[in-house]
Amino acid sequence: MTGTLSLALTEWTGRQRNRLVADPLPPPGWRQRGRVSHIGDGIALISGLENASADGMLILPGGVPGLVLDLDQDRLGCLLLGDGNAIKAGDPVSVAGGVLRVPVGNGLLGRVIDPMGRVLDGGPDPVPDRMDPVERAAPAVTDRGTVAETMPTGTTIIDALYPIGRGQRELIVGDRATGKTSIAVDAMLAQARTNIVPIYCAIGQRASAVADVIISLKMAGLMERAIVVVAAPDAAPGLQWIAPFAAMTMAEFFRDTGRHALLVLDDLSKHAAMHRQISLLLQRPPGREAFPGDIFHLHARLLERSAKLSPAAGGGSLTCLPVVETQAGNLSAYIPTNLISITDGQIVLDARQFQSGQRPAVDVGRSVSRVGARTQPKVLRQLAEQLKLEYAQFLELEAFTRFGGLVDERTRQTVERGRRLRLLLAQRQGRPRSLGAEVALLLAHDENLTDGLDLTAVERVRDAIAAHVDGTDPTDLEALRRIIAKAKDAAE
Ligand SMILES: Nc1ncnc2c1ncn2[C@@H]1O[C@H](COP(=O)(O)OP(=O)(O)OP(=O)(O)O)[C@@H](O)[C@H]1O
Repeated sequence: MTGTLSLALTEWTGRQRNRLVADPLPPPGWRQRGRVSHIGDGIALISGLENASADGMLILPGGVPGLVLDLDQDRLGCLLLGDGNAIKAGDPVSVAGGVLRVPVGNGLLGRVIDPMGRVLDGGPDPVPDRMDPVERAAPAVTDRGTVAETMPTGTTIIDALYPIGRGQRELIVGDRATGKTSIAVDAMLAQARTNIVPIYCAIGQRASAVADVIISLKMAGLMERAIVVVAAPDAAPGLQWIAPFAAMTMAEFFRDTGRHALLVLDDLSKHAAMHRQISLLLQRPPGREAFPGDIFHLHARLLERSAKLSPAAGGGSLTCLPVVETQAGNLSAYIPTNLISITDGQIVLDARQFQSGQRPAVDVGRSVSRVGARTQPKVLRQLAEQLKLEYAQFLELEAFTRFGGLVDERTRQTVERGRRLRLLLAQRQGRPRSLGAEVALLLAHDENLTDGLDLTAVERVRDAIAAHVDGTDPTDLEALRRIIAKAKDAAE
């Protein structure tokens, strides 16, 4: 382990300090060294160690760090945070003391690292500002401020219907390959226009998928002020387990220094599965869907750390977009329901819409943003006010008219207008829109400016508007109308 990456094992958390103060000193003769009694699957069971504490650090042969997860009377359960292949039963183990810490600071910007802060991009070791504990308490209620500033995602349907504020936790949920990562990555790319630091945490994701995210960040010129934390599927289970906590600690540095961070956790289903695997290996009793009972608490205490701080506490913010995968659209499975109840809203992606080519495939009926509405820019709010209802009515009517038969003129017009709206809201991945472009598209819909165009021409107008608006003042509706008219002339 290099200097910058080594664990800072000398300090104690408040919890351990309290324990130390509350407990009598260990009697003389307590054994400082134990032995590995069982090892495998990233877990070690240790016997004979008497002075270890929960969440404390151990050192195993070869300098492999271990995190104590279980304290039993006659054994400890420890998670390996490195390669344990060379370790065997009977090997000695010692208490390192302190808790697990990871590097944080500006030196991490622009880097691809593992959850312990070890470089994965071939560059020199990052120079951190300090080492912070992976497990930290969420900000106290008195230190929290109101979520009052917008955090644009660049995805029009989200910014219009489910606006997200700085400090909010918004879940992205959907079946496999329904565009979850694309929405989260676009939200990071949209920060090219803000001062928010994007942090992407990949948990058990394919290397090619992570490479795509890094390329997108580089192409948007954002990589030098972003951090990518990767726990690969073949990394030690312990690294995948600590990944979201480590990334949260790295993001908190920006929140606590009065700045703003956006953390994407991709994804917590894989993290939950890893927690289940580790818990079963540690012989903890399984509960619903074989997950241990503490999974809710684990994710709640993680996501509670995402917050907007009060001006007195520096005014920084940490917005979090956790991603979770569903099976067959089942939102009531254990992990998705848990996360839905922990977060401040969810963007639900619909597999059927995605397959029919409607992208992003946001399910308008089941998505919600509970705290972001008040942060929505006024100009967008005015145009989006009736949009959700109108879109939902259109989807219902469209399904009805699909069966054929006669429809009255008013229904026909509603369906026609809805089809245009759907096209205006459609968006290719990797092209987050500016606020001006989003306002222009909603304005075009609101004032029926695409009437008379066939649907393919509407798509051309949409792309021309999005391309030409950048930089235009979003509140200058006259200027936006002129751009729309030009785009329309070109499309005809
Ligand atoms: N708006 C979009 N326009 C066009 N293609 C898209 C869009 N969003 C996603 N895709 C494509 O759909 C595929 C799946 O997208 P993505 O990886 O974001 O989904 P996911 O739900 O995160 O997948 P997984 O469950 O595998 O993590 C990718 O090939 C991506 O390029």
